[in-house]
Amino acid sequence: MTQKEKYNLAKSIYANYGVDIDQAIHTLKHTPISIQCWQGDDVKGFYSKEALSGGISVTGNYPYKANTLEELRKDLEMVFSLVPYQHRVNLHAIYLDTQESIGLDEIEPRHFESWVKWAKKNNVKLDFNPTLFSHPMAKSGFTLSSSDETVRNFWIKHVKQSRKIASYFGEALNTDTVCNLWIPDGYKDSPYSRLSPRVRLKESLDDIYQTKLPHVKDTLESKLFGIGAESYTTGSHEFYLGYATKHHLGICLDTGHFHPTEQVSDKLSSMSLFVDHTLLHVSRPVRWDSDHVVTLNDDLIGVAEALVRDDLLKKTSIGLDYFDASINRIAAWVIGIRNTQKALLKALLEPKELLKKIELEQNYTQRLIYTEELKALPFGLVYDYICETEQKPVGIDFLKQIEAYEATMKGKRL
Ligand SMILES: C[C@H](O)[C@H](O)[C@@H](O)C(=O)CO
Ligand SMILES: [Mn+2]
Repeated sequence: MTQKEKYNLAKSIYANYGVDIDQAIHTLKHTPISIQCWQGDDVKGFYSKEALSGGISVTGNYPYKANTLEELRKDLEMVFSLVPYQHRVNLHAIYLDTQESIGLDEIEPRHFESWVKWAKKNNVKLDFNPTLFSHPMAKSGFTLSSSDETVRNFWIKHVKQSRKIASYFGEALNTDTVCNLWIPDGYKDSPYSRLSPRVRLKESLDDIYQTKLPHVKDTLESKLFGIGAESYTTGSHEFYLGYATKHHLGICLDTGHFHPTEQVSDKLSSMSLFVDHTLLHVSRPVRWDSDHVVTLNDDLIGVAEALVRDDLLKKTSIGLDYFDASINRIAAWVIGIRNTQKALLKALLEPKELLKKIELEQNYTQRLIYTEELKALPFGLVYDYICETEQKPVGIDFLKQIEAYEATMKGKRL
């Protein structure tokens, strides 16, 4: 059977449920995923030789990570060739391109010009993140909520400069660039005052966000705990949710940043009523915020369902956030992107209007029968067909291409 014949079969099965496959494909095509550049080099960046810090950790020692900007860009281009549709690339400040010896508080748009040139050439948009970790000024475990004014001011300046870079990206690439702020601040042991660092963080944010910048969507990312900051995190979910709501900023929900039994999928609808914009950091926590490669599990499917069923895609940016150094890094990227697309497609292929009607009529027997039956419908055949029509490898064929690419690195990369 050809891919087209398999697709036609799937189309007739979905038609029985009144699903418009073409509409689903159209929506998927226009739902870009922001690809985390830091998966390519274990969050090392090109700013300094500092070890990764800030309570995050990369495990694994698979060879061939990207050691230069050129290698990282080449790897990303390889990723683009293996996934359907146009996506975005998410940069951290430490991925700047300069020979100058500058402080992180002195970064400017010109240090990222080559990224814009590259993005134009590859027809991708860029997102941005200030980097408040892996730096001597973050050694105390505190940045924007530090009790040391010099430290606070240094990081305030860094985030302000970062927002200017995001604005430059947005204007140059004709998009709204998401500028996401995550800070590692927290205590290993229980603090005496839980309020004081939060007051300082609030004051830092008041300074940073006093001016709105064009082409920028600012988001704030909370966290439950980090390694070495197990007892207290200044930037908790409640803190940022309150701040973002009051100041019309966006929120970033990292799927690894909550209690293991908390469902991020259930937060999206509530937040959509009060928060202007949501960024998702799609990750896979295994017992802790371990940042494993995203698989097509119930959590991911739940997030996609929450976005599609309640029309939240337009208010949401989808980014990936994991860093796995135990397998081929390009495969790690591709697996996560394809799984995120599959979860979205699966949700887009549901008979939405019918299910809404059934629910309004309070026919919960029908609702359960339909939602269970839908789980076994052939969304994978539709995804394969998309890959074929977009001239991307179908099914596991991308493995051969990754292996061939990896073979070219032998003897050239560590
Ligand atoms: C490198 C990322 O910005 C970082 O992972 C952050 O988003 C995070 O999730 C920290 O746990
Ligand atoms: Mn994150």
